[in-house]
Amino acid sequence: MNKIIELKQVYKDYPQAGTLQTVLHDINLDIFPGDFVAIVGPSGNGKSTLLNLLTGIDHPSRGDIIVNGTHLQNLSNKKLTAWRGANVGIVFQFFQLLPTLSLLQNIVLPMEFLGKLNKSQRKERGTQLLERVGLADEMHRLPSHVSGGQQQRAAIARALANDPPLIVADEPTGNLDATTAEAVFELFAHLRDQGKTLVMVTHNETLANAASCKIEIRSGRIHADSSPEPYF
Ligand SMILES: Nc1ncnc2c1ncn2[C@@H]1O[C@H](COP(=O)(O)OP(=O)(O)OP(=O)(O)O)[C@@H](O)[C@H]1O
Repeated sequence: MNKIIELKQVYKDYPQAGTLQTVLHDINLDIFPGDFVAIVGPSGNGKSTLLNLLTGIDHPSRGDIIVNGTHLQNLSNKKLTAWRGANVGIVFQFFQLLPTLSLLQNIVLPMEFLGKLNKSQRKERGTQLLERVGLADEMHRLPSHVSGGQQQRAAIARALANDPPLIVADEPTGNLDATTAEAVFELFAHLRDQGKTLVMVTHNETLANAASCKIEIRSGRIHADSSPEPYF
């Protein structure tokens, strides 16, 4: 089966205190379409760095990263931004919705950047996505006027705006209480059932165990014997 994410001998160094610190060492990783991968491990061990590399937000110091058939190292920053908009939906711990825009306007924005739908199509799709995550009644509210769980559901709708095959989430339930976290996680599981590939950093052991595969990062290395298998 074709891989949706392939990392080959990936290293990441950061300058720290006048030297280069290697925070990811020789990462080799294959993720298949439909996988639901949880990335776990202690704080400061390289999980977010790994996510940032496979979304092209950051660049590896060495090694190859191929996502959905594209070698990310071949793209300029401008092309990477456009590529990301079409191929990856990103969900953050602190939601990162634009505070002056309504939930619906937040969801419509990535569609505007992609430029494939006209205004009424964007509005219709945004409305449908917000309905899908249970926010039909809140769509015209500002992020600050809804709860954290509702903001995160809106952020998931935003990640789906351009129908990307891959959803990447960095501790998406880290700022939510246990019940709300479970509801948000259910939403991710549902997306996996619809054929999306999900890669999620989480500190929540229960949620990680519910993913189809768990990868543990320790001291910048893949620790456990936990290579993802094709889901379907
Ligand atoms: N832009 C940067 N410049 C320098 N060092 C960085 C940078 N980003 C991350 N680091 C360092 O890289 C290491 C790994 O950080 P990373 O954020 O990937 O860890 P993490 O496992 O996601 O941690 P947490 O669970 O606390 O979010 C840390 O030592 C961190 O200080």
